[in-house]
Amino acid sequence: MKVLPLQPADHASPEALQAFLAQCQAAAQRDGRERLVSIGITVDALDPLAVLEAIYEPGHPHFYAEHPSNATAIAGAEIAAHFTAEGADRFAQLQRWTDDLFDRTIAVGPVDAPFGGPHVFVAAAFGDQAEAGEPFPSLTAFVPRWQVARAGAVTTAVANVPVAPDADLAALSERVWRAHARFGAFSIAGADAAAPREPRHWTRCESTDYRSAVSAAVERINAGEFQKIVLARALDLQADTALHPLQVLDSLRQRFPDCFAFSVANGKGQSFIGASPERLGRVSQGVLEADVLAGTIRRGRGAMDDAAAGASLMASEKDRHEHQVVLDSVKRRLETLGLAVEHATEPVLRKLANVQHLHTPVRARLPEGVRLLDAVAQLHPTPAVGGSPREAAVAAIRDLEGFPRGLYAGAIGWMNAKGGGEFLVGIRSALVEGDRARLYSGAGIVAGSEPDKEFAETELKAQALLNALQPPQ
Ligand SMILES: C=C(O[C@H]1C=CC=C(C(=O)O)[C@@H]1O)C(=O)O
Repeated sequence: MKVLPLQPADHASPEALQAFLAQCQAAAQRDGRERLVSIGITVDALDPLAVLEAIYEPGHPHFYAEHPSNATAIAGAEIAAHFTAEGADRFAQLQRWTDDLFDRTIAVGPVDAPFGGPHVFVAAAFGDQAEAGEPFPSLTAFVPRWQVARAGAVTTAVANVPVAPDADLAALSERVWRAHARFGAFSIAGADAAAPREPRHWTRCESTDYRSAVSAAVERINAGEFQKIVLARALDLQADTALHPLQVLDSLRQRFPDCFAFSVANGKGQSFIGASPERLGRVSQGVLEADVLAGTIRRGRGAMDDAAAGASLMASEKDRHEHQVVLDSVKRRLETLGLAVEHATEPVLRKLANVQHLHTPVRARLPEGVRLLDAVAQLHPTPAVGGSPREAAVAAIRDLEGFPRGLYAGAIGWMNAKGGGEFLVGIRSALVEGDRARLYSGAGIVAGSEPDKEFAETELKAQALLNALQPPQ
């Protein structure tokens, strides 16, 4: 990426902007390759989710990811550059596309501020081939036309615009000018805060029998086909009023401040949203961090009961085994890339509003030439959502579960031009469209797993989403 030492705010006139775009167009004309021009500014503090909700259009693709406890949030919508891929090498294809794109990107503004420059947003489904009729391809990536992000006290707004050798510069500069004017002084009206919010009613339908699937999986584990498999349920809800995916997301982020709240919209009315506790991988300044999260128990009724539940999870041989399978696989896969993985010897308890998990954070410095997407391609799907051995378990999931996973348990994240980025695992999630939602909820199955207990665990996980689908009272 070429970064020009211009501060858009210092040359703030439509004429100056058009003159700058003309320079970018001259570069595009010299080699016949379109440029992506990324113009960032620092703006007054904004809540990116409020901005996204204020300008939400079901017909516009968007991406949103927030970690409330870390005070980071990034939103982007509409498309400046777009890519889709299928197949086992989809992350490698994405790497090539991203390299080429950033190679012909010209950026100005606070690119070194957190979330300052252009970002590529990625939604990779659980599987590498989408089934017919699925709302998202196996991998979608895009650079948005506009992006608003917050990191601590700093809010940035970025307008991205493709400049072709024959682009109409007046129209482009007008569009960027309007976007900056809008985000530079964004005003959010009070919406319908006073409107009565009746509880929603819905019909609930589940077309498969989870307990039977668990029993069948345990038999296959006992027969030696695989050691661990993660099986999910899909709960279909039809509400009596339309659901607003970003309002549901607002409830989720408030209830789960320590999780990644996310929304990916395909621009055709379907949004995949959730609050995931699991980071697949984050790279900042050449260091990779990932979460090993597996093994679950309920929260207690009162501090004593909660501590007792946590202690029994820590002591549960079945859950420790389930956790160890994930840790071993994550280490093995990262070691094939030459990473020296560091982690504590014992997991810790990670307490969320509805459940507690066994958690082992891992970190490693990336060797020269190894990048975030290499790690993502190795790690996804970890046995926290797939199974072990990976191939045998993943091959059995579709058949045992009885529905396509789509983005559930997929890899969702963002990347910048400096090699940094972050991917979360798309669990604790739902596909929302109009007045319908499909909720996904899974659990790891190992030898000795009991169908009723696994069912109860998926109920607990799904309940958080069910609560968030109700309007705030
Ligand atoms: C697959 C899910 O959770 C995974 C992540 C953490 C703990 C899990 C467990 O204990 O089974 C699952 O492996 C899900 O929530 O749908």
